[in-house]
Amino acid sequence: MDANIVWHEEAVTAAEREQQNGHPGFVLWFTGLSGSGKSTLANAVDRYFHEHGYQSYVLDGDNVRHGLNQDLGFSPEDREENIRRIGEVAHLFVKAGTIVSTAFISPYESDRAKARALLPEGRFIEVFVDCPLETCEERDPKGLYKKARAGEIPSFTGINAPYEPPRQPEVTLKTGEGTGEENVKELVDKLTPFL
Ligand SMILES: Nc1ncnc2c1ncn2[C@@H]1O[C@H](COP(=O)(O)OS(=O)(=O)O)[C@@H](OP(=O)(O)O)[C@H]1O
Ligand SMILES: Nc1ncnc2c1ncn2[C@@H]1O[C@H](COP(=O)(O)OP(=O)(O)O)[C@@H](O)[C@H]1O
Repeated sequence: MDANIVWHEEAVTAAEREQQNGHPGFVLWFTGLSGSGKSTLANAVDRYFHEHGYQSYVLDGDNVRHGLNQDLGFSPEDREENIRRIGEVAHLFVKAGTIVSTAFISPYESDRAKARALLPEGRFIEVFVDCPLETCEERDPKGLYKKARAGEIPSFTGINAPYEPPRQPEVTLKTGEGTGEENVKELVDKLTPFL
């Protein structure tokens, strides 16, 4: 960073915003394979928050890659930069007093740890969307696994690019069985201490 860039103190503090909103801001960091259910669950829990009067928003991998991160691909370096930017944006949302759900594969433990490190203790809740690769591949909602198996996508997570599962996520949702509704209820129950 340029040495001539000087931080300007914000007039309205995060604590004041949270007091006005009546709840804390925090990140729900969904991570998991493509097709595991990140977007479905992040949007469902966001719907729950919205209907119960919380300030909330979803940052979704596919959508953010249409705009802010449209310059990035799927090399390890680009994924790292993707997650670095999302970590920063999620941090801004938390400072604005919002509950932000991020739905990115975020395959590397080190990148998730850096995103976590930006937030105060307890404000980064890692949600492992735990679904067997075979089930994700059976679902294949966008036909991407089929393309990857056919050799048309060079570095597809789970097929020919790595996914490092979280070692100590705050929440693990098993999405290979049951319904998304059950997972959302389980998640909301686990979030009660944070709300
Ligand atoms: N090579 C490769 N590997 C994985 N995924 C791919 C790839 N190419 C395109 N897609 C589509 O991009 C979505 C993943 O983007 P993310 O930003 O979440 O990925 S990452 O966190 O940077 O790894 C992912 O969306 P989800 O299925 O919602 O996870 C895919 O639709
Ligand atoms: N328990 C579950 N949780 C979430 N999604 C599920 C579940 N069971 C089946 N699905 C289906 O799996 C697919 C997951 O897709 P999506 O949410 O886009 O995953 P991701 O964002 O991880 O790529 C959806 O078609 C969804 O309806």
